[in-house]
Amino acid sequence: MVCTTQADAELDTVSAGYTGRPVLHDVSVRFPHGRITALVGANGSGKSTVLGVLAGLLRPVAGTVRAPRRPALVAQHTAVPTLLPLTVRDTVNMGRWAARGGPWRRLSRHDRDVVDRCLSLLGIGDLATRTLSALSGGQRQRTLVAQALAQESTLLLLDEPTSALDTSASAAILRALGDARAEGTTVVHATHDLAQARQADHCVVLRQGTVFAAGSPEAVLSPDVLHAAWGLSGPGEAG
Ligand SMILES: Nc1ncnc2c1ncn2[C@@H]1O[C@H](COP(=O)(O)OP(=O)(O)OP(=O)(O)O)[C@@H](O)[C@H]1O
Repeated sequence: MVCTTQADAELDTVSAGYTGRPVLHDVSVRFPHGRITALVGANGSGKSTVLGVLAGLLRPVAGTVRAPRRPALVAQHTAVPTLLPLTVRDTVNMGRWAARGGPWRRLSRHDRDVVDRCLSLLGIGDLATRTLSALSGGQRQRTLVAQALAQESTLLLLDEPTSALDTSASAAILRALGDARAEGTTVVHATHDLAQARQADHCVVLRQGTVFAAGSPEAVLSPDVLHAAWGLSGPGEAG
């Protein structure tokens, strides 16, 4: 992966997938620096795969990825094991370890301040001593977002971060993403919530592993595009 700073994250003619299952086909797309991009598309269209490629977890079989080093990724909450005997604070502390490149140094005063701020931003300060296994799905999800924010990465990737959350928890996460953007972080989140996607600065619509549309939410989330992107008809044919 090539490291760039103060630049858009970008996939350039990327093809990627899993053993025996190609998913992304020749995908070229930009994620504007310091902006929030919503990634939308039907189930299986490739949103998580795009995030995995941007995060450096999936190596493309072709093409180039340009993204900052050490992006922070919040996976779908169902993908996270809860049997580890970690507290909420331990989990968010791990975000600081990631930021510092390893767990071998004691957390500094600054690290602890960052962790406290992230716990507070997500409204989970009172849960700090609870273990992950004793949390609801939504509380766990907020913890994982707090962990990602604690990394202070310049690229924040989130896979359906509000899917299990009530309205106020969703609002807390969206506020936190807005704060991250205000600090210059590039945010990319996959979502099925079109109202949330409309609040983003930029929107990318995937269809069957290709970029179907990209641009401002107003331009991209038109009824025609949505109709076509969900496979009901081809571009320009929906009506
Ligand atoms: N680990 C894996 N191994 C093999 N195939 C996978 C794996 N993960 C996903 N796939 C397949 O890759 C394709 C794209 O999946 P992906 O998770 O990227 O889609 P998505 O748009 O995020 O879907 P959803 O909205 O359901 O979360 C699907 O056909 C899926 O079955």
